[in-house]
Amino acid sequence: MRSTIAVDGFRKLTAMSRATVSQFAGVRDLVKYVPRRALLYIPGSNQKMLDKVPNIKADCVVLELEDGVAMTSKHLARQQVVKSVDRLMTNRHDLKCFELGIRVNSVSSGLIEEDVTELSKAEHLPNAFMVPKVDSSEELAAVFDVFRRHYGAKRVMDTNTRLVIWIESARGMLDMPRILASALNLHKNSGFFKLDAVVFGSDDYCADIGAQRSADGNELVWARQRFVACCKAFQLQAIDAVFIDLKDMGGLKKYSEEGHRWGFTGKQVIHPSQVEIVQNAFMPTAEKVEWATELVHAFSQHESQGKGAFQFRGQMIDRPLLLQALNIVQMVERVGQQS
Ligand SMILES: CC(C)(COP(=O)(O)OP(=O)(O)OC[C@H]1O[C@@H](n2cnc3c(N)ncnc32)[C@H](O)[C@@H]1OP(=O)(O)O)[C@@H](O)C(=O)NCCC(=O)NCCSC(=O)C[C@H](O)C(=O)O
Ligand SMILES: [Mg+2]
Repeated sequence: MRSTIAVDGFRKLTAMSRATVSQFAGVRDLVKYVPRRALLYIPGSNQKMLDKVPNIKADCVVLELEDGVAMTSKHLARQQVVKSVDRLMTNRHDLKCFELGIRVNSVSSGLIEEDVTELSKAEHLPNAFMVPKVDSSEELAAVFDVFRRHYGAKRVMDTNTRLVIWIESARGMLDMPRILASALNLHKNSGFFKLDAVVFGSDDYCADIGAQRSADGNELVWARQRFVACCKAFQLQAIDAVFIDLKDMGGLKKYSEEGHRWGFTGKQVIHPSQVEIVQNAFMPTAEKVEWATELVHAFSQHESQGKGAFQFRGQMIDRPLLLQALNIVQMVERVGQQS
């Protein structure tokens, strides 16, 4: 299996690299790197699915209050999610995922206030709060405000809760640089909710621009490529479109591998059967892991001799290549520790 090869490859090289990589902790926050190859939704209204969470091996599990929950079940979903987050976070070391998040409803839905009122009654916070349909920086300010009012800044700050947002409209897509910059500034000023990843809400985006989903996915090419560029400009993880055809595993693999090649860090999944295919697609190959580990080592040696650029396996290497290599090493290190 592709991922196993990559992890094994990494393990052989890890002793040499770990000390070397840690020298670059200032370049990337190595401690907090969260793999999000597969981000799985669990509708909060479905208790049977919520009960499966402890054994789910998706990198990121999203307890869903938004579009996966019918309008008539919002109240039930909030109550079940409150109980689940307490149960799951009490035994967080038994969880198989790297991140447990809760996706609330959007600011524009008018439901977020009630969501956060209920969620703040839980004793525990999730690892991340997740906010869909962010269309403007003003909406983000409203998100910080509602959480600050119900939780108190100290409570959110003390738990180091992360923020993940969804871009799902033409307006959001065009304003992405401003939205992402203001999320990072809001964190700087408030001390809580560090934005860590951005998710492309492709189905809502298609609805917003009036596009129809097709088998070749051409209608999303521009948006997906712009999305990745904007995320990466702010050093944020980019999570690719959901693949809704549950029976088409070949198609899922193809789009996952394409997303990985295009720079996405992971993909949304809606069913447990999609998790492993997506995780494998977003895992670097053994050759890539070896390249990254040796590059990081070589960079360290050259930097200590005062050289910022140098030749490595016939390629010119400088800082951007170091960052790419660190992405790979951090991802495999976390996945290797978990497996
Ligand atoms: C799509 C589903 C409704 C299908 O559910 P179901 O009909 O029950 O499927 P199966 O019979 O194949 O299920 C087999 C077993 O697996 C469990 N299961 C299924 N899905 C999940 C899940 N997501 N989490 C946990 N467990 C799951 C079933 O319970 C069965 O268990 P058992 O009976 O014990 O064998 C369902 O998969 C589902 O609801 N998925 C999530 C849907 C959702 O949340 N959608 C909203 C998010 S997507 C989105 O918003 C994208 C973005 O914002 C955009 O705009 O693009
Ligand atoms: Mg959506």
